[in-house]
Amino acid sequence: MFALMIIGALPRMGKTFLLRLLALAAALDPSAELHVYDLRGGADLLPLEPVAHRFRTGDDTDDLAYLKADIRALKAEMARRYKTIRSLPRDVCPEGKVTRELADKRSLGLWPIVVVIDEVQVAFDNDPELVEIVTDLGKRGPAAGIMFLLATQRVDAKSLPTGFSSNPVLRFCLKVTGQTENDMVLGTSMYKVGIRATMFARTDRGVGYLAGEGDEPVIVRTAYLDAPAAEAVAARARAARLAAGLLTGHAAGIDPDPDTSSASILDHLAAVWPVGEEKVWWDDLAERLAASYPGLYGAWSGEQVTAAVRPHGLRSIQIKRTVDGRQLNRRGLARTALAAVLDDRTSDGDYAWPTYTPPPAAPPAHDASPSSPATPDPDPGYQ
Ligand SMILES: Nc1ncnc2c1ncn2[C@@H]1O[C@H](COP(=O)(O)OP(=O)(O)OP(=O)(O)O)[C@@H](O)[C@H]1O
Repeated sequence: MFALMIIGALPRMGKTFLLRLLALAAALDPSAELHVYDLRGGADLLPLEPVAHRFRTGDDTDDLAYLKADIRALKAEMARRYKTIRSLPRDVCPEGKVTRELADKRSLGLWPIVVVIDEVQVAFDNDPELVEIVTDLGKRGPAAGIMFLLATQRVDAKSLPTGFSSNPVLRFCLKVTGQTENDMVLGTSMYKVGIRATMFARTDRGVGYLAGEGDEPVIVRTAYLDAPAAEAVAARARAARLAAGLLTGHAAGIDPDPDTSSASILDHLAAVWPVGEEKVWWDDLAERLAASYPGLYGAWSGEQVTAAVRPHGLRSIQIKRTVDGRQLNRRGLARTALAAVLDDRTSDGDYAWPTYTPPPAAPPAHDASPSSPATPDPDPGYQ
């Protein structure tokens, strides 16, 4: 379960069918959050749309922007998860990794995230930042419960970055034509030792070498599931999610606004800063960020916002407020401090503070989006 998987083959050998099969298996676990991308823009992954938290098919600029915003958000999510993991007592999390038991403790926010990308080379071409983030997520994501299933029909160093190969990984290679492609999918020297996916015939659809499961690579045939069967499985998975209150994101009609600008969290804080307020609690800022940029800050806590801005020199201050007649004293940020950092960043020392635009209406009440921020502590007290 906690593994990166790469699938490579010539076209029409059964890559997409296998991706669909694996994604459907994940979909039947209502706690697994699915992010599904078919960059070829075909119809084979459409049955997954009713259960996918994030979903796109196609390779238009906005499809790629949506994917990138999602991948950036997953990078932040991985950081949040590692922080959570580190905060757990050793007897609960002895190996510093997500386990099935930890994934099932909903309040920890460590449920499985399964990212499926078909024809991944389309996203990687000319986007070194995406390659870097996905490589990092491929390496460190599985231990944090974030798993990638990547398929490509163009097997080369650009579509399967070398960073992947040094890590524990499931590899599935359907028919390929040469030694280089064979070894890129299955691992170095596999061809030399006789593990050759070149020997398969073009009629061997769904048949390939699977490495990473057991000591030696084995030849397996994937279970064949046609589109109507895939739709039936997805319908069952959707019903299970609805029943568990876990239909989220795209499947629940809530999608992120892709944020492809180079704006940083500082610009985003300025954009969501409540008009007329001089000091704001971190938790309120986290809530506002999540509402305005769900794809980037959907699951962030006040503590994460604090940690993210600390490298910019922003420090917490104590802010007293009276709420329902009670005096509350929590940590937050002063507008002047944020303004000073933003001013410093501009050439003329005068940052153009954006006008606050309220986010779109709140999601329907039945949605239990795992991205929604956890109920804040009465007084988190972080620095
Ligand atoms: N396990 C299987 N058993 C028998 N036939 C299969 C199996 N898996 C896939 N096929 C057949 O192979 C055909 C091609 O599969 P698929 O679309 O997954 O290939 P692909 O490698 O993703 O192709 P492309 O690169 O063009 O997207 C399918 O139409 C399907 O009929």
